[in-house]
Order: sequence, then C-alpha cells, then structure tokens
Amino acid sequence: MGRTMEDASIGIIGMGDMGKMYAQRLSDAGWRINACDRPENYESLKQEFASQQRVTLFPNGHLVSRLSDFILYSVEAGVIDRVVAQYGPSTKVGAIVGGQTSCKAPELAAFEKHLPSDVEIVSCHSLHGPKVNPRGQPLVLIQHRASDESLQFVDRILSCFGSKHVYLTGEMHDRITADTQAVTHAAFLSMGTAWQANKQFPWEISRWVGGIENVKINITLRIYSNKWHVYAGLAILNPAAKEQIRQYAESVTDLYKLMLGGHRDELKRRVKAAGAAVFREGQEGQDLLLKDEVLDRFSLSNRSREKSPPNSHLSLLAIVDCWSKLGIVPYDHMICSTPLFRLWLGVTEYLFRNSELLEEAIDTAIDDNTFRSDDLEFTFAARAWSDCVSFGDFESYRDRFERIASYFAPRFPEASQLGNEMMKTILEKTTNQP
Ligand SMILES: NC(=O)C1=CN([C@@H]2O[C@H](COP(=O)(O)OP(=O)(O)OC[C@H]3O[C@@H](n4cnc5c(N)ncnc54)[C@H](OP(=O)(O)O)[C@@H]3O)[C@@H](O)[C@H]2O)C=CC1
Ligand SMILES: O=C(O)C(=O)Cc1ccc(O)cc1
Repeated sequence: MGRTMEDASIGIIGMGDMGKMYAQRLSDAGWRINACDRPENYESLKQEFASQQRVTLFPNGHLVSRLSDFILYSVEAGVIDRVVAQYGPSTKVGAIVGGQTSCKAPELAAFEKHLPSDVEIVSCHSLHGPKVNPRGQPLVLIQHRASDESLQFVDRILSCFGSKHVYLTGEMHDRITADTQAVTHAAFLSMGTAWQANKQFPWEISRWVGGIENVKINITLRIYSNKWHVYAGLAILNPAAKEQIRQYAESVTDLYKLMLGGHRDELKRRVKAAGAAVFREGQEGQDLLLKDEVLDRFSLSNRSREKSPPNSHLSLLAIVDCWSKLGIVPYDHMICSTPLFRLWLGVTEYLFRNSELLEEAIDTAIDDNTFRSDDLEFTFAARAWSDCVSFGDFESYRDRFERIASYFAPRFPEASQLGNEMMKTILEKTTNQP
C-alpha cells in the first residue's frame, strides 16, 4: 500500500458546506488536506483558507487526486458520475476513494466505472448537516472494494469527528436512508407546500401555535432554507425512496378520504392498528422528552397559548400508516438516523403514546372543519412531491422547491436561529438512542 498514517494526506473534491466542514475539522485534528472546488472558485477559496496552514487549495480535482491518499468527493449527487469520470483516472496509485453523497448506488457505480483497478473504495456518509456537531451522530462507513486495513485507515482518519461509526453495505445504506431521510423530507416539504398554497404563515395563526406545531414549522423552514439539490438527490436517485414516498402519499390520501367521508370508526381502527404495529411494547426506547414545556420555547410566534389547539395531525397519522404498510419499525433505523428523523419520530411518538391526544386528533379530523382545507392542500402536496420524485426530473424539483422557499425566505434568519436552538436542546436529550 505504501502509505503511512504519519505522512498521509486527505483530498477533498467539492468545497461546499460539507466539504468545508470536513476540511476544517480534519485539519484541526492535524491532517494535511488537499482541496478543490470548481476551477472558478479557486481564488476565493484560496483566500478563505489562507490562514489554515494544513489546507492547500488546488485549481482542480486532477491535482488533488494525484497527491492524496484518501480522496473524498463532496459534490452534488446529480453530478457525481461526471466529476468522478473527470478526475477519477488521476487518482494516486494505491489510494482510497470515498464520497459524501447521500445516496450510494450512483456514487459507487461511478467509482466502479471510472476509478483505476488499483484504487480502493471506502465510502462514507455523515448523517447530519454541516452546522451540526458531528459528536455522537451516526457516520456510515462502506467497505466497498477495500482491504480491512484500508477500512481501518479511513476509520482512524474520521475518528476525530467523535461520530458513531456504522458499517453497512451501499445497498443497506440506501434502503434505510430512504426512510430516515427521504420520507421525512417529503412530509415537511408537503407541509410547506400546503401552507404556501393556502397563503399562510402558520406561526401567525393560532391553530398552529405551540407544542409540536413549533417543530413542524421550524423544521419545514429549516429544510426550505437549505440547498434544493441535497433533498432532490437523495430522493430522486434512490429507488427505495420513490416507493416509500409513494406509500406516504397514498397513506395521506386514504386517511384524508376517511376524514372527509366522516368514517370515524374505520379511521380509528386503521390509525390504531398502524400505531400498534409501529409502537410495539418494549420498543419505546428512552423517553424522547418532546414535552410541550420544551417545545413551546421555540415558537416563531409572539402569541402565547392556553392549551394545545386541536389538530387532525394528518401528516403524523399518515407517516405511521406508511411505516406500518411498509413493515418499517423506525426504531430499527436509529443507526442511520439524522437529527430531523429523530425529531420527526419524537413528535410522532408524542402523539401516538398519548391516547387522549390521539383520540382528540381523530375526533378533530372527523368533527372539525377547521383543518379541512389545510389537509386538502397537504394531500395534494404529498402526491405532487411523490410524482415529482418519481418522474426524476431535477429541474422541476428545483422549480417547486425554490418557489416555495422564496415564499418563506423573509423568515429564514429568525427561523434558522430558533431552529438551531431547538435542535440543540432537543437533540441533547435524544442523541444517545439504543
Ligand atoms: N448539506 C447537508 O446537510 C449534507 C449533504 N450531504 C451530501 O454531501 C454532498 C455535498 O453537499 P453540500 O456540501 O451540502 O453541497 P454544496 O452545494 O454546498 O457543495 C457541493 C460543492 O461541489 C462543488 N462542485 C461541483 N462540481 C464540481 C467539480 N467538478 N469539481 C469540484 N467541485 C465541484 C460545487 O460547486 P458549485 O456550487 O459552484 O457547483 C459545490 O461547491 C452532496 O452530495 C450532499 O447530498 C451529505 C450530508 C449532509
Ligand atoms: O437531517 C436531515 O435530514 C437533513 O436535512 C440534513 C442532511 C441532509 C442530507 C444528508 O445526507 C444528511 C443530513
């Protein structure tokens, strides 16, 4: 192999949010980094990292690849094949190559197709955004075409994050993250779409103020304030995601029809059967601590509230129905959970483990018209996102995403500050899951 830990250097191709976070943390831990972004970004990146002695910027990926012992591609998922085709053949003999894209099938296929056969492949995926502290968060490692020694090499390099290393195949990774990431995002994207369609800013409306509504609002705005390609890539490129998002849209539609038709008993039976399948005895894990006292502290609204306003919670009833239809037990997915997924499971659990609240949601869905038009738009939105992902057209995904993002944009600074505090407080209590 000819590389030693002492003189090894790490290459990063793609110095966006994740690439910069990796460069910063790995160089702080003492590693030498060779990095590049697209050639037109070379000068500005060189200036940005001028004071970082251990980070050397290069104009392109050929120069990074020929020098580095472990090379990470941290580019948009949609361009991975093109970028690996371009720089892969320049990889240093005997080096190890990996990627940070959120869906592994296309990334590993690109590596197999374009990397010389004397190059090993160990890929990775940090299951959190660039502003989250990696300590304690899952970090997936994939020993795809590599010796045990090379896996240990990568393991050691990445150990400075303090993340929880999880060893999976690419296929297992994609199946699990379809649920922990893609379906979770589909639910929040649909909430934002419905609010926009109804011309609402939910924090200004009393029925959306307080408790788990704050989580829905803050996370939705957090997603729309991020880059569209992250969500598009992991949904469109993952075949398991398409199927799961379709089931979510189907569950939303079925439950909404039961609500509209006033079929209280059937709705109750279906929701409770799904709840029993998902929240089985003994699978509670630790208390997720999503209590109103905590959640109420993170409101974008300046109104106070007396009591939880009743809500049909269609988005939450549907995710449990969807999990049960697909035979998914979300607790089994904690190994690949992102912060958003844990919050999503937390609010779902909060509803389903409180039988009074669950009964109230079902009764509200049948008896109270207040949420009908919200739920109608939510149903349309869930189906439209599912279609958009199934068609696999990145540009129309981008269009939809950016149109809705621009509606909420004036509130992003405030929402992301509040969202960060909320994530921090809640995640401190939910990180160490079994
Ligand atoms: N953001 C997140 O929360 C997470 C993202 N990921 C995944 O990590 C990857 C990177 O995401 P993120 O950092 O957020 O996205 P960014 O858009 O911030 O970063 C991607 C970078 O790659 C650059 N790039 C594109 N083509 C090339 C090229 N040919 N050579 C060199 N650089 C190139 C882009 O430049 P330009 O913008 O000029 O095109 C951009 O700076 C994605 O695949 C994403 O799915 C994984 C975990 C979390
Ligand atoms: O927590 C989430 O789901 C996020 O939105 C952040 C994120 C996005 C992409 C990833 O591959 C991993 C984490």
